Amino acid sequence: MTLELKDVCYSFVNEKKERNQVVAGLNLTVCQGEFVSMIGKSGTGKSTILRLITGLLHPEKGTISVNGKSVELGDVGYMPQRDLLLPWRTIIDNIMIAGEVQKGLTITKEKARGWLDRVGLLEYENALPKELSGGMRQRAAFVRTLLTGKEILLLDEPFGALDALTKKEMQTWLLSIWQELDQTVLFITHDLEEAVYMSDRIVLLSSNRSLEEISVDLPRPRTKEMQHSTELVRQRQELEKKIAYDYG
Ligand SMILES: Nc1ncnc2c1ncn2[C@@H]1O[C@H](COP(=O)(O)OP(=O)(O)OP(=O)(O)O)[C@@H](O)[C@H]1O
Repeated sequence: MTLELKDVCYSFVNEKKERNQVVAGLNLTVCQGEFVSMIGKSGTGKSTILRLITGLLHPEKGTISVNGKSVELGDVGYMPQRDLLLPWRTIIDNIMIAGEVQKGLTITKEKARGWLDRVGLLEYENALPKELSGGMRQRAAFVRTLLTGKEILLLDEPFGALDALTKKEMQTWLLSIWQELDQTVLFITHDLEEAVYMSDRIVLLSSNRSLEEISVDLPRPRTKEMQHSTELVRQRQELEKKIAYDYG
């Protein structure tokens, strides 16, 4: 599935009717099976772009399409910044929720348990979210997004709140699943090393609403060792220099 944004514009309007143009003439294509990261300082519109793609917000101009068809609410899988697991539901009931709300989607308990097993959470199937660590909750939230069965996944800083070590484990884990399922991923992060390690391409958003695309020059599959490679560090430094203008 290929995701295409053409000349997309979006503004928020406050109570005083002042417009804040957050997205201005955005053009972006994410091809089938590609892993693309969006980076940029806070407020450059990354989360807004994801919400436009989900159909939760509507562009005031331009088009957003999946395989050439205008995108509609429910067409893509979306994992927001906070895990948003329902606190009163067990982990298994949380991850099976798409089967209750999505027309025509059946998620068997067997399938859900199989995924919990794969992410090391099977023994927590009947636990409540509060009984899990941050990393475990993120894994559960990710499985819930996967079980929606969507081929395009939008992930908004999924590892932002995790400690460095857990984060690195989760990165390798996500890459292995992405490789296996051949999904199209648009990923937001503030972590430049993470962006290089995970992505085929990085989209850098600037405060002036312009966009620069950078190809990542690391072979696939990415290995754990690459997380510390000189090549990764070199590419991270190049990115840092590029965004220094916007941060400076
Ligand atoms: N619901 C809203 N109402 C009004 N303004 C909003 C709303 N959501 C976002 N904004 C504004 O839109 C701009 C972009 O916000 P957005 O959350 O998309 O940025 P971001 O790049 O994802 O930031 P961060 O990296 O901090 O998550 C900001 O100026 C923000 O204040």
